[in-house]
Amino acid sequence: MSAAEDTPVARRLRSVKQIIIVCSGKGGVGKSSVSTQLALSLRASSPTARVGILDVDLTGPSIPRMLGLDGHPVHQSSDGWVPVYADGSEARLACMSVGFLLKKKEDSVVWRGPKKNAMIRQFLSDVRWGELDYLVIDTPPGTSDEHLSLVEHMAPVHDRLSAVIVTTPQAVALLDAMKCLSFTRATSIPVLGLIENMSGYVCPCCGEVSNVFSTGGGAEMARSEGLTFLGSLPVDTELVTLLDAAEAERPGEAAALPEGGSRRSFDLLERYEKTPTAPLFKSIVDRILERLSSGPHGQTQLNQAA
Ligand SMILES: Nc1ncnc2c1ncn2[C@@H]1O[C@H](COP(=O)(O)OP(=O)(O)OP(=O)(O)O)[C@@H](O)[C@H]1O
Ligand code: SF4
Repeated sequence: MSAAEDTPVARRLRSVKQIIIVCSGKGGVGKSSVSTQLALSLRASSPTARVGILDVDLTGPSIPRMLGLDGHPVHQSSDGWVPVYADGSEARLACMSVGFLLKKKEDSVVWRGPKKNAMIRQFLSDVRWGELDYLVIDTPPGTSDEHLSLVEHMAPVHDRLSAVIVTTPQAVALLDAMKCLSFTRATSIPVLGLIENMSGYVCPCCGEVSNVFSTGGGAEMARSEGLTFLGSLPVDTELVTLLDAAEAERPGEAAALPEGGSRRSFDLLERYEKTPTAPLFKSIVDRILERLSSGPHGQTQLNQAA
């Protein structure tokens, strides 16, 4: 590593094998849900997989809620911030978000670019992730200050960086996804593929799929842009119930947990694996692992989490 590459971020992320940025051109398309599902599915891909999820959606952090970690305190150790573990003592699903630093979850972050940039640098250089097979990064919608800061600070680890683009089938979302694609091209971040979310609605009674919006736009965009189409995810009411049902920690319970551990333990992963979307997401993750192993950067050993 040259002196220029030996930055605090490079040193901190030295033991992280793969960094996957999840982005979308448009807000509300389900990017945070997809980031959460990606982290859970990667964690489920092998009993020994170690996964981190970093939420840099500074103005709308939703990962703590989706992982049932709302209101969890972040501990500062002599070696940096300790991430919050969504799987308790297993400590193989680590999370960090600005949401943990807000006094109340309703509080919002109203910061200018330089302060956001400093926060992102601190997230990348100060969190004690330890060894990770995958670090998933949830970003704000569009291509904002946060994206530019991420790319700038992660320049020394660029060879381990890739992106997943999330869209919905509507034309306006696809148009915005194209802007996101332009950003990844301008910054030379390899795109692992595109996911079309909220693609049809599966009736919980009879399983009939209704295409509320048009469908297939994501696959068509992937084809015309030479991207891998990773798959479609329907509107899944069970998933919403799971991810939107933030459960407050019971008083006194945190004290019985290991440092950074959460009450939900592996209950979350087990419940996630029972949702209708989980098997579909497993196929998406299989494609992602295949892409990583054949390598946008020529990596070979990256899906060997087991
Ligand atoms: N496949 C899905 N089925 C059902 N609901 C979904 C699905 N994907 C996302 N949602 C729901 O849609 C809402 C918005 O999702 P999410 O917060 O993930 O979007 P986002 O793109 O990250 O939003 P933002 O632009 O605010 O960052 C959430 O309530 C989430 O539970
Ligand atoms: S798809 Fe069939 S079962 Fe489902 S809500 Fe519609 S009519 Fe009822």
